[in-house]
Order: sequence, then C-alpha cells, then structure tokens
Amino acid sequence: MSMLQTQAGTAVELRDVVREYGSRQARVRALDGVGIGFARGTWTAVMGPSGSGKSTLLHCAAGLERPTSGQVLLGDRDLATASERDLTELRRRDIGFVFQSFNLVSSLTAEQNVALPLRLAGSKVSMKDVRAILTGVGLGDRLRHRPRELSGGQQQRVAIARAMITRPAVLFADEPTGALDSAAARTVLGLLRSMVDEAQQTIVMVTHDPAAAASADSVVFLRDGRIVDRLVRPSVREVADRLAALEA
Ligand SMILES: Nc1ncnc2c1ncn2[C@@H]1O[C@H](COP(=O)(O)OP(=O)(O)OP(=O)(O)O)[C@@H](O)[C@H]1O
Repeated sequence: MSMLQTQAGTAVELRDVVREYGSRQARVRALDGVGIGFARGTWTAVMGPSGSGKSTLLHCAAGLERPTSGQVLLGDRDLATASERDLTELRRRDIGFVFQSFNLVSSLTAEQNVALPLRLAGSKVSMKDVRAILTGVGLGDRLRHRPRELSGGQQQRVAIARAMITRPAVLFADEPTGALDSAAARTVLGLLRSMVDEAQQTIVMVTHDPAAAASADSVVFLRDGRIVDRLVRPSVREVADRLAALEA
C-alpha cells in the first residue's frame, strides 16, 4: 500500500500539518505539526483556548485551506496538494460542512436548501430523498418553510440535512450549537449522535462548549497549534476542567 493512504478504518488523517499565516515579519504558526487520524464512524470534538488553531485545523482537514506543509489524506488523496478543481469536487462530494451561522440560502425553502448540493454537483435530485432526510431530522412538517420562518435549531437541522444529502465521508462542524439555546443544542447533538451510531458517519466538530464536546466520542485539545491531550468519552466536568487548565 502506498504511504499516501489513510490507515484502514480512518476517514481523514493529518500528517505533520503545519499552517502559517502572514509573511516574514508577522508570521503566525497556527498549526505546528499536527498529526491525527479520525476513525470512521466516530465523532471527535476539537477544543482549546482562543487562537489555539481549532478553526485552522478544521479548515485544513476539510480542504478549505491548504497547509503550509504536511499531508491531509482523505482515502488515497492528499488535500494538501490536490488541484483546485479536485478540491472543489472533493468538498462537494466527500465532505459535509455545518457552521455556527447555518449558512442557508434565505430565498430557498428547506427542501430547496437541502437539494442545493445535489444541484450544484449536477446530480439527479430525488425529492423523495430530500424529504426523507428532512423527515429524519424532525422537519417533515417544515419542508416548504424558508429559513426566516424556522427557529435557530430548526435552521441548523436543515443545514445538517443539507450536509448529509451527498452522504459525505466526513461531516465537519464549526461550533454547530454556538448560536442555539440549550434545548435546541441538545436536539442537534442528539441528531449528530444518531448519525454516528446508526449511519457510521464520521464527525469532526470544533466547539467551545464542554457539554457539546462531551457528546462526542473523544475530545482533542489544542494549544499553540499542537495537540496536547485527548480524552475518550469524558464527562462534561472533565472536559471543562481540562480546558480551564489549558486556558490558565
Ligand atoms: N487568515 C489569517 N491570517 C493571519 N493569521 C491568522 C489567520 N487565521 C488565523 N490566524 C491566526 O492563527 C492562529 C489560530 O487561529 P484559529 O482561528 O485557528 O484559532 P481558534 O482556536 O479557532 O480560535 P477561536 O477559538 O478564537 O476561534 C491565531 O493566532 C490567529 O490569529
């Protein structure tokens, strides 16, 4: 097997990823040699103090940004060196993204928003599949509603349905519960959990919220662009304590 291939059972793997911003005088090393594999069918939360490199890690892993050096392997492809064209295709086909701010198209209905990635990819759109996935996230009675007619939690569930319609190898989530009240956050976290347990989805999620992080299977902690710790199935308390120690 080629070296440029994730290990069996790994959805995405970062190898010695460095990401620097700025030029000589004002160089910032946002990621300083990160190596981590995200196993298929697992949910990993990424935490750390402000500026520790969480968003940069997520963006590099999702092919939204290129590392300065190192490899980002998705199957047998290296996102660090893939052509722009291949990256665009990979992001469309193999990667799902959910943001804190939902990023729905305001003029489109829930159904149309969910169908959008298929239309953009030029795939055949099955409205039956679109409705099934919206029903799966509990919005079977909101198909024709536009984003402003939905609550924040409902909008985020549309965004998750939209990310899942292409059955991506990995779902990346950047503070998916950051704009939600605790009840809506719990619903969204429950939905992510069922995707991992029932559909073997792989999820990588950046969060500041220890309760959200403790919903994942494991939590990795960044400081100064390096992974400094990993907790498996921690309690909310353990996550909060570890984070507080890193922020001290
Ligand atoms: N486009 C950019 N240009 C220059 N520096 C950047 C850029 N993006 C990020 N950085 C710097 O890289 C470091 C890591 O930023 P990053 O956004 O990944 O951190 P974070 O852990 O997600 O922070 P937060 O929790 O505050 O969102 C920071 O020092 C930041 O200032």
